[in-house]
Amino acid sequence: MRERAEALFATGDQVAGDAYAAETLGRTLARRVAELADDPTTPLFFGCLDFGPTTADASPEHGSHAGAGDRAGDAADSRPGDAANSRPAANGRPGDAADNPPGGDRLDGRPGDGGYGWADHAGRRYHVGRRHVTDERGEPLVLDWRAPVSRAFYRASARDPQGVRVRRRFGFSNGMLTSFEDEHLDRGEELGTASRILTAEIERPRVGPMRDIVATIQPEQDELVRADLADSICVQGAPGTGKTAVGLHRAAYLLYLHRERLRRSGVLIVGPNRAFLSYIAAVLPALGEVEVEQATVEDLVGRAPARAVDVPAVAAVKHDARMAEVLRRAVDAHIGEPIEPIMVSDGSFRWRIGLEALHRVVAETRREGLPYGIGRERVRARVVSLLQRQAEARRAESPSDTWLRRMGRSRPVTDFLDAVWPALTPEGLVHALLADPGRLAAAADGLLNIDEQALLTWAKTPRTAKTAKWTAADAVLIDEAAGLIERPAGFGHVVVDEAQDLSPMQCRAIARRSEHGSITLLGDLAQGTAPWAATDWRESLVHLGKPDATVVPLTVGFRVPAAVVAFANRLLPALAVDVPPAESLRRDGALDVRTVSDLSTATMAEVRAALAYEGSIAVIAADAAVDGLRAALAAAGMETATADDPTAGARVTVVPATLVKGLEYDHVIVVEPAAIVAAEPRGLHRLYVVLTRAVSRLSVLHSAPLPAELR
Ligand SMILES: Nc1ncnc2c1ncn2[C@@H]1O[C@H](COP(=O)(O)OP(=O)(O)OP(=O)(O)O)[C@@H](O)[C@H]1O
Repeated sequence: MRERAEALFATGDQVAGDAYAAETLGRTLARRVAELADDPTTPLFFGCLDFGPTTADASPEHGSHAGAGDRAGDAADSRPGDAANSRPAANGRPGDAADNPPGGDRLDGRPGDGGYGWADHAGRRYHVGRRHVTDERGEPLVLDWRAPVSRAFYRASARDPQGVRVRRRFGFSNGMLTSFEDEHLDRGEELGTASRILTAEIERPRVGPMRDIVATIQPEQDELVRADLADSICVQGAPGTGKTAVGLHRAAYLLYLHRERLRRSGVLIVGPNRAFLSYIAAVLPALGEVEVEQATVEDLVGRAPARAVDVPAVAAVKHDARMAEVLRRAVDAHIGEPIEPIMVSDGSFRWRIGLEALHRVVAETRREGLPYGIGRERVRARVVSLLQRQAEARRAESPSDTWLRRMGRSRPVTDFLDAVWPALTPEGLVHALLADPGRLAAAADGLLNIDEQALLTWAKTPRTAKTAKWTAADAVLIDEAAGLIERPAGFGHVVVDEAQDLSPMQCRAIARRSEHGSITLLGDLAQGTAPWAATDWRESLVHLGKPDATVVPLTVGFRVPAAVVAFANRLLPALAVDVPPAESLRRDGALDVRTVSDLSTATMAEVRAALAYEGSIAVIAADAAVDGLRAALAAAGMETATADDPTAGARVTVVPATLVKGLEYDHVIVVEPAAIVAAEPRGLHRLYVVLTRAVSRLSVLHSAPLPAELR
């Protein structure tokens, strides 16, 4: 396949008719060559499925489907002879055959083989890998893990073998197959989480950025990954239960199944900060998906860069859901009543539109509830059409387009618009609101009390919106205003990670971008550290515009060893959230909690000891202590990295507690928990995040007493 693609790429310009076609073809072929490039770290396949001789033998309860020949809804199923798979399109995928599959995947997983079509696979053997591989005749050798038939690799069980006789998993290391494990599902064999290949993958020492988990996705994760594009879901999962992994694999899955649609509308991943985004950045490209936008909420709403900081009380009001209504009223207040008729001349005639007609135009447009800026143009269009009607009546012919345009831009019409529906910019609106207590009072009447209004108004008013020093919270307000004035472009699917920290107003910013698409919301209420952190997913989902999304728990932990989970869980009762407890799959791992007299010296010794093991090492401390620890490590000759560059060579990273959310390290050294707790109002939640970053070993060093909850 690679040779063929390279040969096509080399000769592509000779077959294309014109320069544009040659360029498009060249780009497609170049992408194809890049997609097929060898990845020396992964083998071509990681699994194999042997379907039983007849479905009836392998799975009696589904036998009735065997001869039914009902293949409706299986358009994207990969099977021999299936045009979608055996003669792949240039991109090697089954095109968009599965958009609107009649028997599509559903979260609730229907019984029987409806949509799976495993009856047709009887007696066949398939390898499963990261991408489709076909032989020179176009027959499939390896199926993409996302193809419908590959689902059996993740979901078949002894109880429900889905036609599979034997499932084989391959272990691999640096691209070499190192082991395999067979489950004879037809004989009732099933390893589940006892799989040694799964255990080895979970216990593998971590280095560098996050990796994909395609080879070992678990059934409950797969169900979320393969949820329908139309389904919005919210995943509540304890630390390390694979929420981030599920979100990223779902994005890859949806892009595979709905390639064309999502290429047009786009897929967005929202993460908490730069360090997190660079940690996950390589996962989707490794799965062949390079066209996914990854951003923080600040990036999304960042049309005005933050150049100032709000005090917490002010930020709290600005992030409150009531601000949406305040802004809506503030926009609405700009719409006025016509007070005089429009008189306009076209050089030959004078035209007049009376007050009553103008009132009707404004009232009708108001009723339509359009974004304000679009409403303004609608009013203009209606005024012009009234003029057009008069002109037609007088001249018995339609005026030209030029005439219509000229009238629409004429002084009297523009003056009228500026009076009753003045042009507004989002920045201008927020500036006017924060600068003018009277205007704010009118918009906030009955919503914000006097003290809250006082918090919002500027002490020293910037003269114009352009000179204002906006804060991060102002940017969210400006984004809300932009949503009231313009129609924002949206995405086909949005994955939101660490969603528990989103404020209602930030949720609304994401809702505007996913109004016509679906979302995957990932988070853990126990890890909420923002002042406005969610305590109930239902509320977040309402602000996100998806009140009916299913909330699904993930409760199996793949990262944190059981002993460390038990230690961190001592904090849970103090965190005031109702979350299902998780169970760690990891029985190994070490926890060491020690009182030390000198934190810096002890940290140094601990890092040295950790360097004797394989894997990444993180020193996590209260933000204020980070520079000192970095300097001490440097003075001792130890090279350290920062969290936003996981590809850096150094094995030791010093991470401020506020930046470590979502990240993981093999060996974690937590320095002075009491200082981490004391540094912020939701310090205990922060400490819970910090204590759950360790994959293999956690050392806790303290000179001050531990927080009471941990003792
Ligand atoms: N099915 C799996 N097979 C192998 N490894 C897995 C699996 N699921 C998750 N993991 C691994 O477990 C670790 C934790 O996963 P992930 O970061 O997605 O969890 P999370 O729920 O987002 O955690 P947090 O709440 O801390 O952000 C990662 O190293 C991930 O690769």
